[in-house]
Amino acid sequence: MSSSDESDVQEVGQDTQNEEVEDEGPTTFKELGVIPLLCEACDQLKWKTPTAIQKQAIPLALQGKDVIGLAETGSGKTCAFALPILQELLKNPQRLFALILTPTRELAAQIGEQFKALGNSMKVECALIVGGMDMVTQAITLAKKPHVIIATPGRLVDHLENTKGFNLRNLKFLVMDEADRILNMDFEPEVEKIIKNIPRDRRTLLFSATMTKKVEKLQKANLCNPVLVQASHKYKTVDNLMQYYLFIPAKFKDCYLVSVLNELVGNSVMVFCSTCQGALRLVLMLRVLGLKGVPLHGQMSQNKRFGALNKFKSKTSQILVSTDVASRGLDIPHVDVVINYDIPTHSKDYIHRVGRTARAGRSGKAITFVTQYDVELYQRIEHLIGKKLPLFPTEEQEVMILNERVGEARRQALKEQKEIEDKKGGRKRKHAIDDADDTEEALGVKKHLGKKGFKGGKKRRH
Ligand SMILES: Nc1ncnc2c1ncn2[C@@H]1O[C@H](COP(=O)(O)OP(=O)(O)OP(=O)(O)O)[C@@H](O)[C@H]1O
Repeated sequence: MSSSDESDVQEVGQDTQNEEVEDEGPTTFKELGVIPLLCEACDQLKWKTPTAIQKQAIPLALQGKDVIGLAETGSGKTCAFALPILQELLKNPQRLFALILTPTRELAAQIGEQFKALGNSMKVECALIVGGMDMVTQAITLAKKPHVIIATPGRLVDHLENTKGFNLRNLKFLVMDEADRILNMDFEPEVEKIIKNIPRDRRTLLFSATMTKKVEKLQKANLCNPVLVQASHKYKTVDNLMQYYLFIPAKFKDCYLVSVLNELVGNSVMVFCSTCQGALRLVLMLRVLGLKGVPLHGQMSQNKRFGALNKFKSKTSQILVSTDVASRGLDIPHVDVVINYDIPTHSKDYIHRVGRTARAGRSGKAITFVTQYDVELYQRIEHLIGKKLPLFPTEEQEVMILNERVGEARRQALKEQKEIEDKKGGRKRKHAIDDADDTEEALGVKKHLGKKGFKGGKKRRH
């Protein structure tokens, strides 16, 4: 979706009100109208002051308004919708009270954790209804009628259509987190079905760091006199994020990646690729070179996806190589650096990807590889974020010294990738990729590590 194909979000519906936000001094959650029980929960999470988006959105949601919340990555949007929902739930206890739609399974799990943390003392029951997990187990969970459902759209529709006795006819709250993504064409049929299956008389909250400006798309969410709150200038990346680009010939991308990662040893790094195969190839190549990473992409089984993410979260692995499945919403505070190995095709994805670092006031760094083929896409990104980025400093001669070694590792990785796929033979290629994801043993990588371990380079702290 290019920025040019959209009208302005502030034009949404004649009745949309626009709350321009000034972040005015310290306010407490209590001053926002949050009840003591939930203020205590915030206190336990060490949240002393509400963030700008929380200051704006929480009172409006508590007044019963539909809200469109637009605020930069890592600014606490989850709490901005979770607190009003929990407070209303406490006031009017009811099963199947709220539905949170998110585009990815990992994000759903993370939101579930935040609901549990905030609603711990009120014993809120949450259910995670996401693809890649057992339908029957989920049906049993739904039969117990949880208070809050956090779902990916496809799997929820599956249950609405096939799980006997399950319906959302009394739902009170609908949230679309990463709303522009949910309202995107990819989820169109699912969202249509969901909207048809929930009451018109409900409250709707849309949140994202980037919002669709298309009136028709927003109308799909069926909002009622929504108030738009913007806690920062549109599409602003956070101030404490240092952003760079690196202009390099496409054929030396791997070489530069290895060089940059060597400099970053000791940091937690997310590397973004455009394809599942690409992500796997990079992980295999990096492992040959002694740089241990885990992949995360849509062709892995859900258990392996969660497994890879947990390894990265627990710092067992310091490099996560992923597709855009990890670009939105994931809150991993210790991410120091984001590398766009492949430039994002949709410029808004840039904002979400680099937003995986420099969260909640921390600092971070983002480096975007730009090849001779990516110049136009890169210019669109600069236009969207409204600034020109500096060049990431590298020593070309030093990088090129790695070329031969990296080329050998790349060949080895491609061979292993092919071997894995061939070995699986009759099985679908998709599963072959899945099986290969994060099991070092299966890859025969350890032997390469032993023989040709390749680490070192200067340490650059961030
Ligand atoms: N009031 C607060 N004070 C301090 N930290 C907070 C506060 N509210 C939320 N946080 C923390 O900020 C981090 C980011 O929050 P969250 O994941 O909700 O961001 P987000 O705005 O949804 O980001 P994204 O656009 O990337 O999805 C989390 O670790 C959360 O615990």
